[in-house]
Amino acid sequence: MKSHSTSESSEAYIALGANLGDREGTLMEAVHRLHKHQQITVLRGSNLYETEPVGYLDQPHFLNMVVAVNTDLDPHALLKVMQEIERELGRVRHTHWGPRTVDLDLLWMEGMVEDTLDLILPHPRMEERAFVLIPLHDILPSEETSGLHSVVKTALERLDGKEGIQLWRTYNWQPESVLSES
Ligand SMILES: Nc1ncnc2c1ncn2[C@@H]1O[C@H](COP(=O)(O)OP(=O)(O)OP(=O)(O)O)[C@@H](O)[C@H]1O
Ligand SMILES: Nc1nc2c(c(=O)[nH]1)N=C(CO)CN2
Repeated sequence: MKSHSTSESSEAYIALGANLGDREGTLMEAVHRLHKHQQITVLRGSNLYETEPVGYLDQPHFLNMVVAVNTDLDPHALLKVMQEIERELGRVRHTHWGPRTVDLDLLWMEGMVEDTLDLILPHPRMEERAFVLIPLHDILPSEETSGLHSVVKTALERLDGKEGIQLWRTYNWQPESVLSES
């Protein structure tokens, strides 16, 4: 049983990206590890998209996805868990915005605004990245509860289009199947 109760917990959105090795396997393992954490429940997972690299162009295509989680961790503690998962999965990265085994970015967390050296929330580059907005849009709740809907909708309208973003695999998060494997 997870220890957190819904009254104290917050919803958060995490973007995942990988462009080295077994990209799909690594993303699935990262989602699995988030969900296995005692204080994190993965609620929803987006489809997987194959995306052209943004920023540093001379690198392989990425697979990108976004998950929604529920957690009673504070944002800094959640980021630490995410960075631990990156390390465990052997993140290799030599170039800023360059290739990596797996990258986890904390996009947004209910009611949280942060501007510290190690954490900025909402994620400062989220609104300009189609590889984040398109999977994020997949898993927004159908009703606007938080303001995130309008941020994502406005940002998607501002984008030039969905070039460079291809649906790679439809994905339906099944927590039971993950739990029964562990
Ligand atoms: N919302 C956030 N999510 C993840 N990391 C963040 C966030 N805000 C600040 N950081 C800090 O950013 C630092 C660099 O992160 P990282 O190496 O993943 O950057 P990057 O993936 O190369 O680029 P980008 O930040 O543009 O995605 C991390 O050490 C982390 O402390
Ligand atoms: N398509 C794509 N491009 C990127 C990505 C990413 O996840 N997908 N991550 C980056 C640094 O966070 C830089 N560029």
